[in-house]
Amino acid sequence: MRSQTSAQEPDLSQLITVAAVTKEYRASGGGKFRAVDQVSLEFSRGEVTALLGPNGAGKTTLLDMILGLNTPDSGRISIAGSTPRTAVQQGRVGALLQTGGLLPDLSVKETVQMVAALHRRHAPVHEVMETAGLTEIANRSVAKCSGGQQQRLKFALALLPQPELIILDEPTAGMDPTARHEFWDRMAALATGGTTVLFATHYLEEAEQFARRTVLMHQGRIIADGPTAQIQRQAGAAQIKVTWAPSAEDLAQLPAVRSWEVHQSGTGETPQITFRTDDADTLARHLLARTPAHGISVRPASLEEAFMLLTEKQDHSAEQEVSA
Ligand SMILES: Nc1ncnc2c1ncn2[C@@H]1O[C@H](COP(=O)(O)OP(=O)(O)OP(=O)(O)O)[C@@H](O)[C@H]1O
Repeated sequence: MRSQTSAQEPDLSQLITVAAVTKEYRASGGGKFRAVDQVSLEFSRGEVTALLGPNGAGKTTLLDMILGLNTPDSGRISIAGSTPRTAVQQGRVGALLQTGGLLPDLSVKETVQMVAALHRRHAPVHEVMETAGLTEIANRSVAKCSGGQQQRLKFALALLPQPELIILDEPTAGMDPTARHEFWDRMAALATGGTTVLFATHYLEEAEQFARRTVLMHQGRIIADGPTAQIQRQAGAAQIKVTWAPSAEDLAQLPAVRSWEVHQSGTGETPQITFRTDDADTLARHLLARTPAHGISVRPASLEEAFMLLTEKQDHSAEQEVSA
């Protein structure tokens, strides 16, 4: 995991440095709730990173702090050696956020022109409209745009300052699969041109297809960070289903099993067993070669299961650290 835990001089080879950042909110019961917990991350120039995590993981809170919209309670964030606010004012950062409305009565083009007028320097309006795929709907009123078209419009606004860093919070929300695909094609072209991209998503597929690096967040903490393919292997949880009636001794000898569930369909029938494993290859090989188990099927874990597995590992190692 790339991390930095001590306060140091800014490292200018890194575009973004997040050092031991914590953010708490007031909980409804009166206490405090830690939405981001001691997060340390560094992002290099030109890197494309997916910030992946379930609802409430703290992704938006972290992105908002990187954008200077929210201030950490402790820790430090810098963008190219400046504070987030300064970097945003300098036009180094563009953002497409979940929040932030558009004016419904303006047309698509009028919206881009209006926001362009707010920037001291900006990309040509027709260019960002083309990049965001808005040329065809330039005269449509914002009120008549679909959710996906509005996202594209917000994307165009984010591109106006010609930022070196672009931050996207669930950018494809409300888009159908075709629009999603087109959106990522456009983003890939930007990244190829050297723009640093950091995006939050719930979708493992988006991380897999687009980001070289994935940061997995859960309950305010970073639980995995690395090349996306490696994270997937690390989260390589799977379920293996077989028909088999093992003895307790058979079960004790199985490798890489985390848990199992027996499904007895009828009296006298061989039961079906579902195993949860984090090494499906090893377990499947053992079941086929050394046991009479048959009718084997392997299903990759859902994203939630992968999260659970990684979280359990994290909790387990934390417990070991405490007891050591
Ligand atoms: N202004 C706020 N006041 C109180 N609690 C908040 C506030 N903003 C966020 N939270 C809480 O902090 C936690 C993290 O929220 P955050 O929006 O950062 O997560 P997220 O990973 O972006 O979730 P989602 O994927 O649903 O957008 C959640 O439990 C949320 O309810």
